Amino acid sequence: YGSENILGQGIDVRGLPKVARESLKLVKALGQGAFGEVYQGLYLHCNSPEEMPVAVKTLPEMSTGQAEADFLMEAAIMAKFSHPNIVHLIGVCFDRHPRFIVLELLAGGDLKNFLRESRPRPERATALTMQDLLQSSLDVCRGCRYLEGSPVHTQVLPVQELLQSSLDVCRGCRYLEARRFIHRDIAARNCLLTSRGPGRAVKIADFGMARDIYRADYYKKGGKAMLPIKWMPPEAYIDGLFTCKTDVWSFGVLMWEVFSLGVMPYTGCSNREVMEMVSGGGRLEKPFGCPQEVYRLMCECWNPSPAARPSFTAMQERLQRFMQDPEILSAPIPVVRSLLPPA
Ligand SMILES: CN1CCN(c2ccc(C(=O)Nc3n[nH]c4c3C=[N+](C(=O)[C@H](O)c3ccccc3)C4)cc2)CC1
Repeated sequence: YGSENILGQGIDVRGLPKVARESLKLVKALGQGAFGEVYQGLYLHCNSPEEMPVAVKTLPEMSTGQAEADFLMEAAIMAKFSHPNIVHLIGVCFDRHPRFIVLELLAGGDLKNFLRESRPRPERATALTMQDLLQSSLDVCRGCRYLEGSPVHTQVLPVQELLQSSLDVCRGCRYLEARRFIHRDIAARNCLLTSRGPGRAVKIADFGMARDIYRADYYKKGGKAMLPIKWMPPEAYIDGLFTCKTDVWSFGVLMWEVFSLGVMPYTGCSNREVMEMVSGGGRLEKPFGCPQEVYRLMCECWNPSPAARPSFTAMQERLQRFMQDPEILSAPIPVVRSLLPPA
């Protein structure tokens, strides 16, 4: 495919913006990424006097070829997107080890932990309002709408991967015919906040699942055990059918996470129990204090028929209307014993 690449994985690195290693300074660890450390850093951009705060994902030097190709593919996927609710890729440093992916810094941390840590405490009523919860949902909805509208990349899957098995070829073709980018792992844990304050914005910041499918090697990583079953619709875990309506179902679960302030969906249930209950028609209950209209929207995302689920465009309009509705905005965020901060 004529693309220079690393490790013969056929991933085209030419299109990726480069960052000069000497213009990067790693300041402190932000958390353990799927590959290696994620650091907060400073990037001295060539044509600007001040240093830009960035996040730097690192690939450990002793990584396998697979991990290296995964790392590269995730950067290649993020490089394709440009949207205020999707984490921005600044560039890559692949000239030598350790390899870096430089991303915009989102200083508020992930959405799930933010919700859990913002729960009302006896001494402090929650800092969050219904508007905050609606705005967070709307931010992710806008990011998903952009992805739904993005044609799947023209990049051809490396031949050897596609020929890996007829199943992969079928999946690869169906994926490409879908002509739309499917994220496959929309969940609060994969979203990051620009800050924790009132002006915060939420961005989709992890593309690991889409990357694994795109490289047709997710089953090597433990297959079903690795799948986010609690965020998946029945047609996905029963028939392996993924469309943009898969992300709509997951977005409904993300809204449930938001309005329950970070509770684990189907608390205490195993993946097997969730699959049986949900394919039998069971659904998550309305979070305590969640307005009826908001819960109705979540339930529409969980329609057993994918085509009957709302589009992200339609959901964006409804969420925007909810944000104009005094009845909904004035609903209090309840202090619930089970929602009190984790011990
Ligand atoms: C009270 N404090 C508040 C501040 N807090 C943090 C905790 C973590 C972060 C953090 O990782 N920020 C990131 N900015 N950009 C990227 C990040 C991660 N990225 C990645 O690509 C990571 O792989 C990723 C992606 C999605 C979700 C999590 C991690 C790209 C920032 C603040 C800790 C608790």
